[in-house]
Parts: sequence; structure tokens; C-alpha cells
Amino acid sequence: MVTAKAWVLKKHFEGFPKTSDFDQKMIELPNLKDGELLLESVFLSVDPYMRPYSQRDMKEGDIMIGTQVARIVESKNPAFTVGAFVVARSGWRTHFISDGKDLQHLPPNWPESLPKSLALGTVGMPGLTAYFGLLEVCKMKPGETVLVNAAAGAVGSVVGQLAKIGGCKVVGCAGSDDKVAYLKKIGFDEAFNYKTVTSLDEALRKASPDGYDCFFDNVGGEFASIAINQMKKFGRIAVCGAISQYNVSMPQKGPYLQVPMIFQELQMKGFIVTRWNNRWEEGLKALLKWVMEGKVKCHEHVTEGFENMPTAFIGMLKGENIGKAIVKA
Ligand SMILES: NC(=O)C1=CN([C@@H]2O[C@H](COP(=O)(O)OP(=O)(O)OC[C@H]3O[C@@H](n4cnc5c(N)ncnc54)[C@H](OP(=O)(O)O)[C@@H]3O)[C@@H](O)[C@H]2O)C=CC1
Ligand SMILES: O=C(O)CCC[C@H](O)\C=C/C=C/C=C/C(=O)C/C=C\CCCCCO
Repeated sequence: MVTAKAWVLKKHFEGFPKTSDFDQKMIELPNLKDGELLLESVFLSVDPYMRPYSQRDMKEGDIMIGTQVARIVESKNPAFTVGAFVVARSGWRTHFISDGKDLQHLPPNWPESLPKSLALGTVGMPGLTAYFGLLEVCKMKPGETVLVNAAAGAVGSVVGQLAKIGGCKVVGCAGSDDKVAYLKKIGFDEAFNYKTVTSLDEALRKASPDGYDCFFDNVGGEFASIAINQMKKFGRIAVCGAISQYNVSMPQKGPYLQVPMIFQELQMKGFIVTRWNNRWEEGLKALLKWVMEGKVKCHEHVTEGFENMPTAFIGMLKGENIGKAIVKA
């Protein structure tokens, strides 16, 4: 018998999550039935979506939602061999049983030299978010100017690099000078620390005096309300996330966007990356190729130890990560 450890949501978050909102429990796993396999989490993802989704989709006592790269430990399913690695959506746990239906193999030809944890980041859901958000929502064109916030993160850092590959000028903002330095290192044309500029409006205008064709919004809130006034005519705004709102206790009443929307004839579209589930193979193949060619650089913020999952999650929400935040079990 295998005993799995799991993190459960002990208490719904009020504002920023606290470690006391989580509880660890032990789960005795039964022996495998025909067609089942036993897996061990090797890398686990901590993502911003877990904050709003936990409020909407979870009840207290549920195992925290999430994805992992897992190794097959035992198999009674001929489609899966012991020792292989897959991406699963089994939440915050060390071991779990699957019938194989909810597992994704790593993209074919995954090089031995490439960390498998990237399947949770640049060559996984966040990378695909950047890929489809830029190509299908922003519909960026060569020569355009792209703005992205949370630019040093898992999604934002890929947005900037894909926009450069697409022949665009790229402006990014992030919450520390180290992150700004990282953005310049990976090819952003302009980058600034939104926490230290005296005026966000001026910083955006200085970075691109004639405005922005595409705005890939990961943050929402006040940043978006200011940036929208610097969109070019017929600009496109991809509403990818609203992390500035996930941890607020009271819904904020921001300035209203209708005037610039009308006068600049903007398009503003929200999206969830699972919309393109049937094209994830296409996206992963492209992302893996760019990574192997060195055109897309990867960075991971690794927290060691399954017992540190809550801390890793809270740290990511507070901006401690450059690149994808993951936990090495
Ligand atoms: N629509 C979709 O399908 C998907 C949407 N998303 C969304 O994309 C966004 C980025 O996700 P991801 O790349 O995984 O996360 P990141 O790796 O970017 O980590 C989150 C980052 O958000 C920034 N942040 C946190 N709080 C604030 C705030 N109050 N104001 C401004 N920035 C803040 C921090 O960076 P900094 O130092 O810059 O503040 C932090 O590092 C999130 O909003 C997420 O919900 C992600 C995946 C799929
Ligand atoms: O366990 C699952 O099935 C979750 C799997 C998630 C997954 O890997 C695929 C998609 C992730 C989507 C992420 C979306 C966002 O981050 C946007 C999140 C929330 C927007 C609502 C904001 C509410 C503000 O109060």
C-alpha cells in the first residue's frame, strides 16, 4: 500500500492566502485494478488561477487543484510504461492513481537534456496561453508594438519572446529591478518596474510614444485602466488574467473603459487557453522548437519540497518568482 500526502483547502482564502488556510493529509492508496496506473508527482505547478478557481470551484476540505509532471511507478495499463513521465491534473498530492484518460504524454522528441518541469511552464499551459493569446486574440502583426504586464512571469516572459519572434516591438513591466533586468536580457525592447515609476502613464508613453497595437493583460485593475488610454486606433487587448484582483477582499470600482474603447475602436477579448485544447499539440511543438533553437529562453523559480507548496503558492502571488513557479517534490 502506498500512502500519498495531499494538501487540502482547510479554509477559503480571505485576501492573500495564508499557510494556515491549508492542511496536509495522508491518503492510503488501494492496489491497482486492471487498466490503472500509480504515479508519483515529480514537479508540481503553482499558478495564479488556483486563487480565483478555489473560491469558485472548491469547497473546504477539497484537495487543492493543480497540475504536475508525474512519473509512472506501477502500471496495469498497457498504454503507459513504468518510468515514463506524463502531465496530470491531479492536484497537490505526492502520489495518485489514474486510469490514464486524464494524462498527457510529454510532446514527442522531448530531449533528455531539457528539464521535464518545462512541461508545466514554457512548454506547457502558460506557454500555450502566450502562444494562443498572441496569435488568436491579439493577432499581432510584424512591426506592431506589444505591451505585456507581469512580463517576467510564466506567461508574460513567453509573450514578450514570441512577440519578438513575430517581428514586434515589445514593452514589458514587472515588479522588481531584477525582473526588469531579466526582461532586457531575454530581448524586451523596453521594460520598467511599475512599482517604482513615478507615473505609470508617463512610463508607458516614454516606452512607446505612439502607443500600443496589442496589450496582453495579465494584471487588470488600475494598470489596465491606464494602459487602455494609450492604445492605438483599432488596437487589440487580450484579457488573459486579472491577478491584481484575485486577492482583493472588496471588488474594486475602477475607472470606466468605454470612452477609449469607443474613440479608439478597440477590441477587448477575454480568453481561457483551454479554448484551443484541440490545438495544444501544434502549440507545444512550436514552443519546444523555439526553446531548442534558443529563440525562447526559459526560467524557473523552484521551491524544494512538497511540504512547501503553500509557501510557493503564496510567494508566486506576491511576485517572488521570475519565470514559472514550480515545486520540486
Ligand atoms: N486566460 C488563461 O487561460 C490563463 C491566464 N493566466 C493568467 O495570466 C497571468 C499570469 O499568470 P502566470 O504567468 O502563471 O503567473 P506569473 O508567473 O506571472 O506570476 C504571477 C505574477 O503576477 C504579478 N502580480 C502579482 N500580483 C500583482 C498585482 N497586484 N499587480 C501586478 N502584478 C501582480 C507578480 O509579478 P510582478 O513582480 O510583475 O508583480 C507575480 O510574479 C495571471 O493573471 C493568470 O491568471 C495564466 C494562465 C492561463
Ligand atoms: O484542475 C484543473 O482542471 C485546472 C486546470 C487549469 C489548467 O491547467 C488550464 C487552464 C488554466 C486557466 C487559467 C486561467 C486564468 O489564470 C485566469 C483566471 C481567472 C480569471 C477570473 C478572475 C476572477 C477575479 O476575481
